[in-house]
Amino acid sequence: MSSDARVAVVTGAARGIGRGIAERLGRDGLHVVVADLPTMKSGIDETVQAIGDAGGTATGAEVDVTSEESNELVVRAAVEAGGHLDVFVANAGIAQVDELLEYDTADFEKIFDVNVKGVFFGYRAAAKQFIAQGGGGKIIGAASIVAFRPFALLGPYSATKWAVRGLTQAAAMEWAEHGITVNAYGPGIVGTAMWDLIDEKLAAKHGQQKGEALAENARSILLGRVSVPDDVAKMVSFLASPDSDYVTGQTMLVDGGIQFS
Ligand SMILES: NC(=O)C1=CN([C@@H]2O[C@H](COP(=O)(O)OP(=O)(O)OC[C@H]3O[C@@H](n4cnc5c(N)ncnc54)[C@H](O)[C@@H]3O)[C@@H](O)[C@H]2O)C=CC1
Ligand SMILES: CC(=O)C(C)=O
Repeated sequence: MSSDARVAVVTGAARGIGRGIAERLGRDGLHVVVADLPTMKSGIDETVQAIGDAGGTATGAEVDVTSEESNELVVRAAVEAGGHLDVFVANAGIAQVDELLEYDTADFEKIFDVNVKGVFFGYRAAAKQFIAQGGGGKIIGAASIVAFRPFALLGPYSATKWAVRGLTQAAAMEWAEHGITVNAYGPGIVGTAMWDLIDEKLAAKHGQQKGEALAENARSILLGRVSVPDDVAKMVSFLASPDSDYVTGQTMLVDGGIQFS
């Protein structure tokens, strides 16, 4: 790694959209800290390997985003690896499909713990480091199209993504004076393990075959295809780059035209 390389943390980077973002930032020349749960060790290693194979540099790290201390340790790992932190992508998230009347309270708390508290702790750990470094820095969070309009049976999940959108706006307001930009990305339907789970659960609820629920939801995509992680990674690459220096507080939809913002 060159000593002046920019350094990024990506949480939930062992697979899916997080892996796509980590690989893209690696190709952009950033040193990437690939962070995920300890149970995702092989996925972390695969992402680190893929970045290395493409000519970039990366370090693996374990994180549970629901712990503030764990987020702070990952930021420390980034600073140890590259001397400073430049970009923090709070990508980790979980989904749960159920009717509001059936929704288990423990599941409700879990989804808010990971998707909202996890993003809050990540944003705060990054901001503290950016301020200690003298300001500047890019904070980027995972929202969703459902931060603009809920999808059926994804009620509490949708509420977490509205919360990320709100937190992103509030953080942008509070930290602009330190030169920190805070934005979120709002994917539509991305073909990852998360949508495999959503499709399976919706199919079980509606007596559908595998893939039918996904196909039904995908009909509203103007550009005619479900997205891949790299579609989202391109937006994150922009938000992580100096090209986005005059953009803050935004949730950028990357949904193939399902929803106009
Ligand atoms: N797949 C989709 O269609 C969409 C996904 N999103 C959001 O994008 C983000 C990534 O989604 P996908 O890649 O599809 O999901 P995924 O389920 O494939 O990957 C999520 C990653 O987050 C990690 N993770 C979960 N809990 C964690 C925790 N407590 N600490 C650290 N890491 C944790 C998982 O281990 C996994 O590697 C999520 O925030 C999701 O809500 C938003 C809109 C659409
Ligand atoms: C998983 C997710 O956010 C959607 C909209 O599918």
